[in-house]
Order: sequence, then structure tokens, then C-alpha cells
Amino acid sequence: MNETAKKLLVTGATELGLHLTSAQLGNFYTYASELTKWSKKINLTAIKTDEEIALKHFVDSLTLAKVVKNKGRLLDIGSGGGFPAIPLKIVLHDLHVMSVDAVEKKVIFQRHVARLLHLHDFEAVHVRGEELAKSHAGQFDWIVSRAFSDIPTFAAMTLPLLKSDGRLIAMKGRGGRDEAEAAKGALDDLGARIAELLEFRLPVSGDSRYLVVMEKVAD
Ligand SMILES: C[S@@+](CC[C@H](N)C(=O)[O-])C[C@H]1O[C@@H](n2cnc3c(N)ncnc32)[C@H](O)[C@@H]1O
Repeated sequence: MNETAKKLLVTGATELGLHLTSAQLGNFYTYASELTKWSKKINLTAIKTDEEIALKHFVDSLTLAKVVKNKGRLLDIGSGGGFPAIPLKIVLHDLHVMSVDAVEKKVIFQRHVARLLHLHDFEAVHVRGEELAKSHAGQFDWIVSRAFSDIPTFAAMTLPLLKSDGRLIAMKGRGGRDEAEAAKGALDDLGARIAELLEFRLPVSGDSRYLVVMEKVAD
């Protein structure tokens, strides 16, 4: 990562209230370097410059730390090159993370990064989200997704995997509020509701972001 990108990462994380240690920064630099290297061979991300990786991948993923606590089990559905799962795991080291994607080469990349960074309690799994209900019903405290699907599709797929007091979190851009509003009827039918809608600006760039936090409605 170039110096400008390193500064963006530190500034962005600080704005989120996260003070990255030198070990964590080292992990981000290694991750960025592997992402850049592997992206030349496989389709991992459209985001290519160091500055964009720092802000649009790393800092954006870290915004989840506004809601997710450093304990319990988290599932990231459709994590692609490891977002938001790996940045979050770097800063929330006690969180158990399962990161799944339907494309095997992306999962292989994530495992490679996890090995290099010595991430413990991190599992990258090649599976379609639809198939997890058989093996992982009711297991997760947090289930997150970014750039994966509309809110009702995400909720229908993942509610069976959530603990009764767990939270689903959909990461959304500019249209997040409208999307959340439009999903209310479908969520009601699924036995869920929006617990919290966090609206904020991505540090440094000022781009709009929403975290749509959902919970199960008690039976
Ligand atoms: C647009 S990418 C987003 C990747 C990552 N979350 C990010 O924000 O950079 C969507 C990812 O979802 C994966 N995907 C799509 N449908 C899926 C499914 N049913 N189960 C698991 N992964 C799926 C795709 O392979 C792709 O890697």
C-alpha cells in the first residue's frame, strides 16, 4: 500500500473510533498486497487502486464495528474477496467468523490470506448460502452481507441461521433508507423487523452509508 492509502486507512479507522495497532496495520498491508496480486489473475474485485482498497474495502468493512461486538459467531454471506469478513476479523480478534462464497477461487484466496495473517477462528467455506440451513440452523449471533442481494432475499436466506437474539446486518449505500423502508412488509412476513437503521458518512470520502440492522420477532 502506498503512503496515501496507509494514511486513509488510519484516518478512516480513527474516525470510526478504531485505533489500529501496528500488527493490525501490517495485516491490512499484507491483505492489500495479496488482493492486488491475485486480482491480476482472478476476478476478486473491481476496486484496484491502493487508496480505493483502503477506503472502499477496508474502512467500509470496518464500519460494521459500530454494531458488531468482539464476541460470538459471525457469518458473512457472499464475501467475495473477504469483505467485510476479513477486515472485521483483523480488528475484532475474539469474534468467530465464517465467511462463505459460492465461487471456490474466491474462497481459496480468503483461506490464503487467513493463513498469512494467522487468523484463528476464521473459516472460509465454499458453499451457497441457501445450503447452510441444513448444517448451521440457529448458530449465528451476527449475519452480515455487503453487495450481496436485496434485503428480503438476504433475510429469507439467513433468518433460519440466526440465534433468537441475533442480528442480521445489511450494508447499504445511498439508497439504503428507501430499501429498508420498502423491505418492511416482506420482513414482517418472514417474522423479522428492522431493529435499527444507522445512517452515516464513510470517513474521508463522505459517501452515504447505511447499516440496516434486523432482528427476529419473538414468537
Ligand atoms: C458483488 S460480490 C460482493 C463481495 C463482497 N461482499 C464485497 O462487498 O466486496 C457478491 C458475492 O456474492 C457471491 N454469491 C452470490 N450468490 C451467492 C449465494 N447464493 N451464496 C453464496 N455466495 C453468493 C458471489 O460469488 C460474489 O462473490
